[in-house]
Amino acid sequence: MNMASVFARRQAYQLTNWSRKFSSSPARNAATEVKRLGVIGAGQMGLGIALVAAQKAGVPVTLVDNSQASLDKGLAFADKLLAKDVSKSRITQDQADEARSKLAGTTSIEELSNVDFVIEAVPEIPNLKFGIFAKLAKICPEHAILATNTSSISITKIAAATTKDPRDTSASSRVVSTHFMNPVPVQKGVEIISGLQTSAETLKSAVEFCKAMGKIPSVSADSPGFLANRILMPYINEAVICLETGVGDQDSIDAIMKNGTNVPMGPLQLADFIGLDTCLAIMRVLHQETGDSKYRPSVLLTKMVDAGWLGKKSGKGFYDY
Ligand SMILES: NC(=O)c1ccc[n+]([C@@H]2O[C@H](COP(=O)([O-])OP(=O)(O)OC[C@H]3O[C@@H](n4cnc5c(N)ncnc54)[C@H](O)[C@@H]3O)[C@@H](O)[C@H]2O)c1
Repeated sequence: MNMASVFARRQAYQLTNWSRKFSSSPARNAATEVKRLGVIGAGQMGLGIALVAAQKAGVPVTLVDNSQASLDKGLAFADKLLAKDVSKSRITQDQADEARSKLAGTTSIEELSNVDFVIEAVPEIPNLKFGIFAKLAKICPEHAILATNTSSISITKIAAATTKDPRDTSASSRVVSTHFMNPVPVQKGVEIISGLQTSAETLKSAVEFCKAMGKIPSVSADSPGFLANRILMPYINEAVICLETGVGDQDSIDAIMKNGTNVPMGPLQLADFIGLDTCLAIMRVLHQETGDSKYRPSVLLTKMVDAGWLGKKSGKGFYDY
C-alpha cells in the first residue's frame, strides 16, 4: 500500500470516528422504524425514490414539490412506470395499485410533520438545500432522519444549516446522505455518507432503510464528490474536453467508451441523461472545495448549461431528444 492510500484510509477513519465521538449515544443504537417517508422534489430522482420506497419498502410516502406541475408530471410518470411493470408481468395490477395508493403529492412542506424519515431531492443548489434543512429541523418529529440525495454538497454543511447553535446537535446528528443512483428503480447502488455531526444510529437507520428499499449501500466519508462522483464526473468532464478540443467527435467518444469498457452508454450520452446542469454543479464543487485545477469544469459544459441545453430533460444536450 503506498503513502497516498495510507493517508486516504486514515483520513476516512478519522472522519468517521470524530463524527461518532461527537454524536453517538452508546445507550441507543437502534435503527429508526420507518412508518412514513417524506420525499422533497418530484423530479427524476425524487419520484424514483418515492416509487421504490412505496413498492419495495411498502411505506406510505408524502411527496412534496413546490411546483404543482412538477408533482403532476412526476405522479403521471409513476403511473407510466407501474403500467409498464404490469404489462411486462413484473408485477400484478393489484401490486401496482397498492404501490400507487401509497404515494400522496403535496406542495406544502409542512405536511412532513408526521414522517419518520425524509429524503430531499431538490436541485443541486446549496442555499436551496440549506433552507430546506433549516425548515425540516423545525417541521419534522424529533426522531426523524433527515437525508439528502445531494450529488456533491458537503453533508456537514447541510447538517450545520439545521441550527444556529453548533453545540446543539439534536437535528444535525440526524442528517445523513442517501445518494441514490439514476434511474432509481433500476440502479442497485446507493452511497450513504455521514457528515461530521451524523450519529451512528442515523447512519445505521439510513443503511437499514436503503436495504429495505432493495438497494446495496456503500458507506463513504464526507469528502467532495464522495465516491461515485469523485470518480464519474472527472471522466465525463474529460470527455467534454476531448470534444471541445477536437480530439474526437461525440460519436467516437461515446463509441470507444461504450464498446471499449463495456458500459451501457458513453460519457456524453450519460451526461445528457444525468443533466448537464447537475454535472456542472458537481464539477464546480469538486473544483472549489479541493482547489485542484484537475477538476476545472470544461468551458463547453459551462456554455451548454448557459444555453439551457441541459440534456434529455430539456430536449437538447450533446444529442437531441
Ligand atoms: N440526475 C441524476 O442523475 C442524479 C443522480 C444522483 C443524485 N442527484 C441529485 O438529486 C437531486 C435532484 O436531482 P434531479 O435530477 O431529480 O433534479 P430535477 O430537476 O429532476 O428535480 C428537482 C425537483 O425539485 C423541485 N423543487 C425545486 N425547488 C423546490 C423546493 N423549494 N421545494 C420542493 N421542491 C422543489 C423541482 O420542481 C423539481 O421537480 C440533486 O441534488 C442532484 O444532484 C441527481
